Amino acid sequence: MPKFNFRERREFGDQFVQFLKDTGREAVSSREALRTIYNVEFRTRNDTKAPNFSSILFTLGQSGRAEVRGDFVRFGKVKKKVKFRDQYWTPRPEEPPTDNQQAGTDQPPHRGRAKERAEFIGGKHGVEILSEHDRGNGRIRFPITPNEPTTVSIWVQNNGTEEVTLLGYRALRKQREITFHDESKVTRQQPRVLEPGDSYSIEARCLTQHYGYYPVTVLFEFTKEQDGPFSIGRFVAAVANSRLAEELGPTAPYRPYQANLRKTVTFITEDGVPPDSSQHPELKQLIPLGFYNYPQYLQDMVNAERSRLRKSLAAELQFENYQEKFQLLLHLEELQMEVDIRRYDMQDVPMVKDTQNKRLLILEVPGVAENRPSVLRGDHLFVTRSEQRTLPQLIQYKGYVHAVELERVKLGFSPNLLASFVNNLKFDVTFTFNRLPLRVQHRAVELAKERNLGDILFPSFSYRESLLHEGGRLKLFDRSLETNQEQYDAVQQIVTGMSRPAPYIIFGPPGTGKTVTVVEAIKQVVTCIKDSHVLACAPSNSASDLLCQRLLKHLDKGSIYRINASSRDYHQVPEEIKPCCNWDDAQQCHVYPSKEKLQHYRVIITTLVTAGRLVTAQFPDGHFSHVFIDECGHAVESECLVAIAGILTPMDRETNTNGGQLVLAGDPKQLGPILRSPLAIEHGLEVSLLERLMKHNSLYQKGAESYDPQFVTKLLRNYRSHAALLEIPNQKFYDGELQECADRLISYSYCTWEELPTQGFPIIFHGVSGEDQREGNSPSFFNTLEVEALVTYLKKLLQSQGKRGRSRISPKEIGIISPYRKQVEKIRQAITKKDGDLMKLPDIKELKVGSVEEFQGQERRVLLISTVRSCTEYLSMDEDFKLGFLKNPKRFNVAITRAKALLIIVGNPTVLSKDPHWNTFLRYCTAKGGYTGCPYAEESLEEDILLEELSSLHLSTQSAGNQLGESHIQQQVEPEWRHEH
Ligand SMILES: Nc1ncnc2c1ncn2[C@@H]1O[C@H](COP(=O)(O)OP(=O)(O)OP(=O)(O)O)[C@@H](O)[C@H]1O
Repeated sequence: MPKFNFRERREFGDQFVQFLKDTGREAVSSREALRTIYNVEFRTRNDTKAPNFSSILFTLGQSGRAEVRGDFVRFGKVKKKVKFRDQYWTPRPEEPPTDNQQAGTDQPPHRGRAKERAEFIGGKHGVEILSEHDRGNGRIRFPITPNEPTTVSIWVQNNGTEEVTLLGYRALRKQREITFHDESKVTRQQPRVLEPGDSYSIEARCLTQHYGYYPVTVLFEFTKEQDGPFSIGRFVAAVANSRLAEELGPTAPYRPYQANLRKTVTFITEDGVPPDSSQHPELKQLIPLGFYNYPQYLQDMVNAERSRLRKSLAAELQFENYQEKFQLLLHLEELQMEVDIRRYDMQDVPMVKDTQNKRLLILEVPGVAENRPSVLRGDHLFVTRSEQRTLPQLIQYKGYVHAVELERVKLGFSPNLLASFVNNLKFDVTFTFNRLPLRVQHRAVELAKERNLGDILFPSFSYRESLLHEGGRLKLFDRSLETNQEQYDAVQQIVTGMSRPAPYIIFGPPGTGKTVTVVEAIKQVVTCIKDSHVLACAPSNSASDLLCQRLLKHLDKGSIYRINASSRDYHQVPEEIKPCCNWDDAQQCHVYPSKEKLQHYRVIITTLVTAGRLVTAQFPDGHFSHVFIDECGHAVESECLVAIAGILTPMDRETNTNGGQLVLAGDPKQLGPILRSPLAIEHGLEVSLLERLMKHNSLYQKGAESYDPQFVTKLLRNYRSHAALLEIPNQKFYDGELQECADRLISYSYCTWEELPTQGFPIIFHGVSGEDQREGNSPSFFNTLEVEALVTYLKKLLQSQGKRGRSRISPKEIGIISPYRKQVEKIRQAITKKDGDLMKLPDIKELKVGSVEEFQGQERRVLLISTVRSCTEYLSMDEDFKLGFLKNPKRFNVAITRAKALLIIVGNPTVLSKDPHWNTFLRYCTAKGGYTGCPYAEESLEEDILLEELSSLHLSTQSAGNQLGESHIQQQVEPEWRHEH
């Protein structure tokens, strides 16, 4: 039987539809009738082999050429339905269903695994394993209390008609807390015969000092006269939960959201009313901004032709394929964004009229305050009436966001909807994302080619021409930089412009003064280079504001202009920079002054995406002589390019002698860009411009001794943390070159804290044998026992104030990082709503709890990390994907480098030790006496034995997130929506 690929099946499908038309039967809509026509007439009409009916129907459905609902099939003029495929989900699209499977119903991806498990736990030859604590699916789970011995019985019962022999039972992994006992001490040498109807009791005894979750997989082994040996497995777990952990437990059983992803979306839309846009902007739009929609075939390729797609992505990035490659990667990213945004959709939510403005409706959106989903003024969403959900045709009302207030948004809908609206009418809500950031990136890569930016993006030389007289020494505004030779040299190099047309790079570990150096260099450029005009950018508003704040210290207010996107909430702009922002009090909105006015400013500061507005305005060639990008490692290359292509003209000895200087600052070892598409990540979109240059361009490589100071400066003095906190990141990421230069009054302030396992070593690694759980339809994990441990430390920190000469620590000096959104939510709940002592503290809300991403660039005197993932049953099978994004070295680096004086990690040492970075850190803490909590000893031999055991049972030991139906949310990140323009 020949195998047909997607395209061939689609062609056969098209031919069949044509065949129906030609024979006057295009109106036939019964699947069975169509199957008969296909098999009896179409398939046999010539000698050509054709695919089976179900597979062509499936393929036509996938390609949007047919709609299949139960027995009903519609070809041709079906209203277009779009099916977005999660790029993390691989349903073996090249294998369509066989004739007896239902076309269009995708098979769950982990059938094989479920079968394996059923085999492992299933009763055999009439033998069953029973317990009063049976939780189904092979699980036996019972509660315990620390320091109180507990015994539960497990019964081996022979319900068969013949005798069987119990040869023994054993735990597949050693567990200190649970031991098993039986009266006859059954072993292979001393087996126990079970007659039909017999049952035999085995006791599980548990004693522990700590709260925790103690799982053990037990194998019961038997033999039977004619059938030979067989075994039955059980997953036994003892759970000691605190009251807080119980209270924070799952509120609803976990229902994976994966199935919903395949929901179809209709596009019959009634437009709404957008907010007033900022009057008539003076800044003319001269370079058009296209839409850059992805071509439809790309979606088909993601769905069904991944290998072909991978081939076209495999080419190495060069200037020649720059535009083509980036545009494809950006399209893939957008396709995954379309999938991911669906998880925020809401059903049956009421809206009410805005009492202040009757033309607006108010919708509560929990999570909007933290950009999940991201909703900004000017964005839109769609709503449909909940009661009409089952109708074949639905009207979607497009609602424009007029305002975002905490957890609610005010929306402008069509007058039609308002006319029939009554308060609390219920709607289903579909969110969308703003395409502007994608569009400006598409245009930027196009312009890169048009403007011939090869010498900036793929630099290979420098003209070595200086803009300053030789020998002159700069007079720095920030004198502290004079004590740091690298910082001083970097400023000097940038001002002389000797790297041009190649960019200049400042990189270095956290807290080494990169931003300070960038700011000083900008001030010097403005002071020393006549007619210079600087564009200073960063990926986020907060980092751009920081540049502005620091520049204002020495530069004249009138020479600096901070341009905010019109969607930015003015209340979030720091007071001190408001005087140089583009806010117009009279119009009550951000404005874009004319190009002529903007040309007067020496420094313009924007986010990278908003720099696209300047590109649209088309400034004269060479107007901007310098572009500085801070936190460059955190942006996608095409995002950085928005602030370069159409802004900066490469240096030219005749036409652009004083300009063309690009300066990039960042740390390639800290978090890279936030991305969603695994295909785009796999093919390079995650590599920032800074990282690409440093990894692949010879000008930026380390020589025998050091980097070439003409192109790159590495900053090495850390002004943030205690030396003990820097030790591992220094070893792992910074070649041991990082030097401790922090103010010891702060960095040593917790060295004598009474809770430290070892005085003088300000790190606590607190082992918790917890359980990771999920609830409702959220794919995110949480671990309530880790919350319990965190709360205990927080109380000690916030209540043991002023002892041993330490000054009182306030909640805002403490941060808690957890990689999982659900855990962040549970920790917040515990602190602000559940724990009586903590919630009483007046300023407890200032204690920041967030993801690693939210802490990038931030620091706290005390930092706690909850790693969440813990052991479950098949440990060895799961561990690869279980660690998920904790395994990402950049995330590890950012997480452990935020603390100034004290770092507390709460996590499962067995799980963490599986990752080389965490393992090194764990060993380091253990060696220095910083480990406490649940007993932990490294396993190695035992692990190998376990793997052998499992393979002898024919249970696959390969981990495969996708096979297990895990979504990327666990494997990668739970990325926030980039919401700043
Ligand atoms: N030469 C110096 N002398 C004293 N303090 C300094 C010096 N350089 C920087 N600092 C201080 O170190 C702190 C960190 O500086 P900065 O924010 O510029 O670091 P960074 O490298 O950009 O950090 P991150 O990677 O976390 O963004 C600031 O408080 C800054 O004032």
